[in-house]
Amino acid sequence: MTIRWGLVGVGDIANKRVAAAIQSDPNSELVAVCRRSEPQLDQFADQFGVPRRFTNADDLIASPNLDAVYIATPVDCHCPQTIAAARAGKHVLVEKPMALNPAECDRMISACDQAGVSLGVAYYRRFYPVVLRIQQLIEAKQLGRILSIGCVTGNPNRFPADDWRVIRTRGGGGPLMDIGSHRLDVFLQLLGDVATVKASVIDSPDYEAEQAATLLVQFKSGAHGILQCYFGTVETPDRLEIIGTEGRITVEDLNHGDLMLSTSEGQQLESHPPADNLHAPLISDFSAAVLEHRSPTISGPVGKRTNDLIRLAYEDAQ
Ligand SMILES: NC(=O)C1=CN([C@@H]2O[C@H](COP(=O)(O)OP(=O)(O)OC[C@H]3O[C@@H](n4cnc5c(N)ncnc54)[C@H](OP(=O)(O)O)[C@@H]3O)[C@@H](O)[C@H]2O)C=CC1
Ligand SMILES: O=C1CO[C@H](CO)[C@@H](O)[C@@H]1O
Repeated sequence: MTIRWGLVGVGDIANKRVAAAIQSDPNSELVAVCRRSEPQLDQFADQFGVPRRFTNADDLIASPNLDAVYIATPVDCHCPQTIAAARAGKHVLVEKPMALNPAECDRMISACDQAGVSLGVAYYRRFYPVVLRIQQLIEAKQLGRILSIGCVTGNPNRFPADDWRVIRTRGGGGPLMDIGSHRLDVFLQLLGDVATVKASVIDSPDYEAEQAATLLVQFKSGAHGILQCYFGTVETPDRLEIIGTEGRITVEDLNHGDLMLSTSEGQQLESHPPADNLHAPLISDFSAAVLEHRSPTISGPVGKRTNDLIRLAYEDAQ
C-alpha cells in the first residue's frame, strides 16, 4: 500500500524540500496540493507533476482517495487544518512549530486520537546522524556527567513587519518560535525533559515579535541548557556544544554534521552529514509508521513539549 499525500501550503519549504521528499519515499505518493494563489498553485503543481490542485484547504482535506495531509502553512493555520484533516480521517504531518501555543497542541492531539489517525511534527533534526551519534556518546557516558548543552542560531533575514513570521498572532513569536523551536527539540532529545525555563528577549524596533531570545533551561537531570536565537544578524551557524565532566562535544554547524569530541585522551573529529533532503527521513518515518500501525517518532506529544517550553520562556521574559 502507498500513502497518498495532500500537501497544504506549497510555499518556500514545500518547494525546497517537502514535495521532493514525499516523491522520493517508496511508500508515498504526492497526489494533491493546495495554496490560495491560483497562478502559484499551478506553477508548483506543474513543476512537481501533481494532478489534483486546490485553492481551499478544506476542499483538499475533504477530497477522497487521500490518506495523509502534510501541513506547511504559517503557524496560525496548523491547528485548524490539523483538526479538519483528523475529522476527515486523514493522517497529519505538521510543520514546526506545532502550533501557536500548548492549548492548540492539545486540541490537535485529541482530535487525532479521537479520529484514530497519526499525528507527526516536522522536527527532522531528530534524524540527523550527528544528533543520533551525540545521543549514543551521551548514553555511553563518554562525556561523563553532562553539565550543559548550548546552541546559538540565527536567521540573517530582515523580515518586513507584515511577514507572518514576525506577527505574534500568525507565527506565535519571533526567532524563538521559528528557529529556536528546532533547537529546543534537539535539547529534549539529547538531555531529556526540562524542569525550569528562564528567558530574556530583545524587542525588534521594526516588528511586533522579538528579535532575539536567550533561554536558560534546567533539565530534570540538573544539567543546564543555553539557547540563543536571532533574526537579522549576520549569518549565524547552527552551533552546538555539550560539556560533561569527562568530555566535550562541539558541532560548528549541525546542518553539516562535523563533530569534535574532546576528552582527556585528545580530540577526535567525526563526520556525520545529514541526508541530502533533510525532510526525507521524516517522511519515510511517518509513512512507515502509518503502514506499520505504530506512532511516528516525532509524535504530537513530542512536538507539544517544545511549545510548552516556549510558552514558559515567553512568560518568564515578560
Ligand atoms: N522544517 C523546516 O526547516 C522549515 C519549516 N518551515 C515551516 O513550514 C511552514 C511554512 O513555512 P514557509 O514555507 O517558509 O512559509 P511560506 O510563507 O513560504 O509558505 C506558506 C504557504 O502556505 C500557503 N497558505 C497560507 N495560508 C493558507 C491557507 N489558509 N490555506 C492554504 N494555504 C495557505 C501560502 O500560499 P497562499 O498565500 O497562496 O495561500 C504559502 O504557499 C511554517 O510552519 C514554517 O515554520 C519553514 C521553513 C523551513
Ligand atoms: O530551519 C528553518 C530555516 O529557516 C526558516 C526561516 O527562518 C525556518 O522557518 C526553518 O525552521
